[in-house]
Amino acid sequence: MSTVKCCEVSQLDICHSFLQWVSQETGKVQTRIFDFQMSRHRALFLSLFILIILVLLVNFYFAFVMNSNNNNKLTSQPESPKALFASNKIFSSTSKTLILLDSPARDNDNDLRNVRNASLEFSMKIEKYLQKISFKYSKPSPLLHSEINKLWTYLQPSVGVSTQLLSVAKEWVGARNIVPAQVPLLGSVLKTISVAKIIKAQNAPGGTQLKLLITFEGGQQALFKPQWYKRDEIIEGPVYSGKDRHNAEVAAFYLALLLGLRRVPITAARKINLQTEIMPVASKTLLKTFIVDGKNNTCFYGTCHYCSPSDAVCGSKVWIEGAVILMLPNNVKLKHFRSPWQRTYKENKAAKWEIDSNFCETVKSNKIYNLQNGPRLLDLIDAAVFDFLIDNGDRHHYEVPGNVSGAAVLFIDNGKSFGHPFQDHWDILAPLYQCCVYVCPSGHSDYYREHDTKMYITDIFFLAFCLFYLRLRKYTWERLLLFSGGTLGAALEKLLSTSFISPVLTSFHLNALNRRLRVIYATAEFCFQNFGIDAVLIDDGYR
Ligand SMILES: Nc1ncnc2c1ncn2[C@@H]1O[C@H](COP(=O)(O)OP(=O)(O)OP(=O)(O)O)[C@@H](O)[C@H]1O
Ligand SMILES: [Mn+2]
Repeated sequence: MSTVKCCEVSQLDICHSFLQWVSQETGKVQTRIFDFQMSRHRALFLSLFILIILVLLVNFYFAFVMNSNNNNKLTSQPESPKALFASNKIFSSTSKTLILLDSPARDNDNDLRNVRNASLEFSMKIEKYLQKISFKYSKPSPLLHSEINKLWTYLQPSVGVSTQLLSVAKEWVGARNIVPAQVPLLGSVLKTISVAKIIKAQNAPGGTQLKLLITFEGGQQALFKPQWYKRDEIIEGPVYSGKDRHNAEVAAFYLALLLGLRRVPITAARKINLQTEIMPVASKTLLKTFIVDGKNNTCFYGTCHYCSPSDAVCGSKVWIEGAVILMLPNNVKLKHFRSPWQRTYKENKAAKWEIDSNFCETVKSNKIYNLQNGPRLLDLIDAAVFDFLIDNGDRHHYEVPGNVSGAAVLFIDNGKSFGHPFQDHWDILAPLYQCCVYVCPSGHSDYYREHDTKMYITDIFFLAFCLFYLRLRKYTWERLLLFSGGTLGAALEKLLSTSFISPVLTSFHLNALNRRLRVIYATAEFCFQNFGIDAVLIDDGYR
């Protein structure tokens, strides 16, 4: 108003141009302020937009990687333990491959915690992959023949029998292998074990089963596990049923050679004359347990947890077949560990690993199983693969050479293997499938994996963290691939033909190996397709 007044009073033109100038300047200032505000907002919007695009891109990328195979979407709804169990019953009876559960179905809800859900859940997922791998993995490897021929040559005695060879074999034992990869003297060592003079026989200390500790001329010691069963006898009941199978100990040694897991003590088959080779050199306590049965067969029952006069093992007249397992040298002090995947050995009580799918997390929280601290967890996964093939569900403890870094889990005691050629216990593979899954501390990332396909932004961060977990040793995997196309049984048969108690396994057991290997392939596929092969396979520098 004052400006208008000014204009009315005098110098209208000046006043007018002054007014014009003022309004122009004000406009300019306003425009500048407006421009400045606009550019700030624009920048803000732009950065927000870029951020969202970035997040979406990363999100899509992970969702794509994690979910690359839409056909393999996992169960969309969580199922109650009861439902899972019921479906398994149908599934077991319709499937060619049996999944055995130690625990029977129960109506009482209070007992549901004892149903082996964790193993069951995985088994059902793996079954889907099993159906799809019929063509994949069906081609025999071109490398197979040369590998079998090489091992077969090693198994031929190349020099004469001598107990000095047993001292040579002692030198083979290292932190990670009991037998080296190149081992031309192996056949001669095995031959020596099968014929060397026994100078002492006693009850073997340790363990619960009947076995003898024998000493050869020259001082080398070995365990003798006698034959209890005929080759074609089928052991019914839970996976750990029955007595030790001597042929299983022999077969496990040869299979370990094939798989490059040379961690089984050197084992040869031997027929022993109880009256001339054992009784004259037996300790007093052992000798007391020798008897002759009604058919004039020489028998003995020894002293051990399960030993009793009513349960003696008998030869055919004086001859008894058995597995001779060379003792590791005295300087190898074994360290004894309880297996995290130990069974309860009670049908109505499940172990934690049988009910908790996240069990591997619990295992990894123990520092000896941390991948950064050494090969132990991957060794247990190797053991699971090996045990699944031989159907050994009895690895309640394991041993490693002490005082050496990076020492391997040894596969000592394979006596409870090869019990039932028509059953597969998928839960023996638990260390493999429980430790390769995407299980993260947040829990809800796991929920994504279990229940559907949606991916949450927060998952990206957890995923990045979780990717450091999963694993199967690359070397083991490559070795398993050598036997694609159903060739494992025949390969083992060829090596076992060199044994002194051939045939060591019936064709049913040999065929079971091919079937079980397919389950391992399917389990690995389950891991690969969920996380990508590079995330699952690991070269930790050990083999
Ligand atoms: N080749 C070997 N070299 C050194 N020690 C061995 C060898 N074989 C077995 N042992 C030792 O003897 C123990 C008993 O052997 P093994 O496990 O074969 O017997 P077992 O009666 O079947 O045992 P368990 O009842 O615990 O299953 C092993 O835990 C190990 O400490
Ligand atoms: Mn045992």
